[in-house]
Amino acid sequence: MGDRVPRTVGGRAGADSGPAAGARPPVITSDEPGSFARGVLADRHPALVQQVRAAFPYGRREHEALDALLDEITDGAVRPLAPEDHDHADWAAWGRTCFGRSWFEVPFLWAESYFYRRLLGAVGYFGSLGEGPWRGVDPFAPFKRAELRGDAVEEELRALDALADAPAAERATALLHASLWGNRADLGFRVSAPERAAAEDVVSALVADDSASLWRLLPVGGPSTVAVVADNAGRELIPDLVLIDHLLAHRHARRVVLHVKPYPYYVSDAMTADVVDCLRRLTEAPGEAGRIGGRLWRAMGTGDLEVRTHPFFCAPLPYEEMPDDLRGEFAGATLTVLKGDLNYRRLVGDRPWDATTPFAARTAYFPGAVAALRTLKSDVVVGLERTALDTLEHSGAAWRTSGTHALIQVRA
Ligand SMILES: O=P(O)(O)OC[C@@]1(O)O[C@H](CO)[C@@H](O)[C@@H]1O
Repeated sequence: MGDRVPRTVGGRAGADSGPAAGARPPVITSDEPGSFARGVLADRHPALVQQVRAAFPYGRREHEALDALLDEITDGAVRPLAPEDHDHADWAAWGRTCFGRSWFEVPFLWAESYFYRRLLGAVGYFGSLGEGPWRGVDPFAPFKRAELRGDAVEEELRALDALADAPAAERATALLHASLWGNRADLGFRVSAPERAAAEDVVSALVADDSASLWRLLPVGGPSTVAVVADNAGRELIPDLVLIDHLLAHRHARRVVLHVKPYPYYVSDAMTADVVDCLRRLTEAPGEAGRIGGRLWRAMGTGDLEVRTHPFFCAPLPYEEMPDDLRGEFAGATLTVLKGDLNYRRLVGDRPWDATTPFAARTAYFPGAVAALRTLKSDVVVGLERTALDTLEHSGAAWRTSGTHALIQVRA
């Protein structure tokens, strides 16, 4: 995959070199008992292996590979890819400091990313030597499909009818919030924490809200191109697409580029096939949802909406290390909107920052204006006011990881 993805930075995944490394706290690892990161590796990943195994009539070879992966991620040391794997050279560089060590000791973000790569390998997603019956079969597709057909999506689509005649500003705010909170519907998040998923009933709160700056960057009738870096398919991508339709239809953007993953990742992350499934779901719906679907379908045809992908989106690296072609892409956008928790961790760096570190300082390297829309599902957060932080810390709630809180942060 990776001539366009930096390889030379592999060492940094495990070390702390690089520009302005001096003042940075160390990257998060998963070795601290009771930590969020440890729970993901110790509970979520093994549970996911079993869910994927149960979702397909895999053959003996795939079952054996899944058994081996399960052993490795629970008790073993991180093993490299086979030399014949198409992306062996990339991962050899990125994992230089990680192979042979415990999965729990290496950087959390690297371990998660590599786990998904290995899971795909175990179920034959990349085929062997370009062949193989399971090549290209998304192991997470059954979960994504079930969600798209579920009652929650049905209800959310129906709710669009009530919004159709709302004043533009009210509609804009509602759709921005729908896209933001759609990020809570993350299937990976539900694998080992159904009680957290039930937190949907909990009163939710924004810990930072720069939405006024976001709209200021996109005046009606301007020549804006908006890049949206998608996160999850289904219940998140549908409101993302509805928001994109609003940006185009109300002339906040002349063009939108939607960036998706090149292969299945973090369970429910969106790929091109998921965009197509969501567009179909919209176009087949009655009322306003169907009209939105029709407009988006046509926008794809005219180029007003374009879907793109890049290998970097599945690389275990922070955005600070993005390759030049992607940097150029984002530099050409009026605003880049990064959806979700993982994109946030990659944007600000997967480190236990002081939460009052300014968002603008952490994202100063980003080529152009950037907005993060994210529900909080991991420990990393920056850009909070001291008083807000103190209130959250004193609340006793798991506000950083439970998905009950969210943020809209913008660096113009
Ligand atoms: O990027 P997303 O879909 O919002 O969240 C990804 C996520 O579920 O995965 C990680 C744990 O596996 C956490 O960072 C986060 O909770």
